[in-house]
Amino acid sequence: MSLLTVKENISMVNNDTSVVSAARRDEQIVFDTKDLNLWYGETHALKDINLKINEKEVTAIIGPSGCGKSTYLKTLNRMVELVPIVRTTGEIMYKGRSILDKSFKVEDLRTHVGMVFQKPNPFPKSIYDNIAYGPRIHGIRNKKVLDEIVEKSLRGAYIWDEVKDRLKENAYGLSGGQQQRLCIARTLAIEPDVILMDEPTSALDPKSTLKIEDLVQELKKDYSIIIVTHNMQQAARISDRTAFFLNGEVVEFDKTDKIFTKPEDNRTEDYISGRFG
Ligand SMILES: Nc1ncnc2c1ncn2[C@@H]1O[C@H](COP(=O)(O)OP(=O)(O)OP(=O)(O)O)[C@@H](O)[C@H]1O
Repeated sequence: MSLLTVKENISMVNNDTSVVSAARRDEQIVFDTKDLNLWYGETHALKDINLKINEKEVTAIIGPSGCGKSTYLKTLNRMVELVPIVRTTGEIMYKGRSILDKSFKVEDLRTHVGMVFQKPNPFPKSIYDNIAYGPRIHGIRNKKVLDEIVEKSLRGAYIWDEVKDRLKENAYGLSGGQQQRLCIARTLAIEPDVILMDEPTSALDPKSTLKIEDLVQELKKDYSIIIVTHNMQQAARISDRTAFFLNGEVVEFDKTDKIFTKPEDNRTEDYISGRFG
């Protein structure tokens, strides 16, 4: 059912509370993954994935090495297509639109879905130009508008005060933790709905890690965040829901409190208590 149809239904059948509440539930889902399978050549990396990701929540994806976490994340902005041997079946709906359908232009998708990687990867440019890069590609040339976007994005990523007097300096001169917040600011500059984060703190020291974790908590007020992490304390600290992946399957997906206190599946319990992985 498309979002428009959902909204129409709300106004048409607002005397039927069950339909209204079902429609409201649908509106809160940003990604709806249905029976997703993915192969790299012969390797069956994702198996029958069914996940509904809520808007404006932090969703953590945990699981042992090689279980398909990054692959799943990279299907959500279609980065996985860069691997020529990839084949997928099933469906991923982004707010009611099928993203695997080639009529959904990948450039369009990536204006809605930004990504932050494991290692900070600023461009070899000034701090200012790193942030202005995306907006310029989208045709924004007005200096005043760009200045505003740069400041807003850097403030949004809690790094403005540290860099406001050195915007023309090369981004490589920043510390690792600052570079990662700069990369988050660069993502914010394109005003996405969703931010994908692939182990964003694994290359950072504990202090920078905490800053990013605090930032994620702030960002979820405005964005839907999906974060792959090996750090279970981190998943427990910052996420609302957690999906536990194992051998390409989702073993369990639930509220984070539940996953970490009363998991349904023994394999989840074994993993979070450190018995494997
Ligand atoms: N480009 C690729 N070509 C072929 N196989 C791949 C490719 N990328 C990943 N795979 C395989 O797909 C499976 C899932 O890998 P993926 O990187 O998604 O796991 P992961 O859970 O993110 O692992 P890690 O925690 O180590 O990063 C693995 O068997 C991996 O070897």
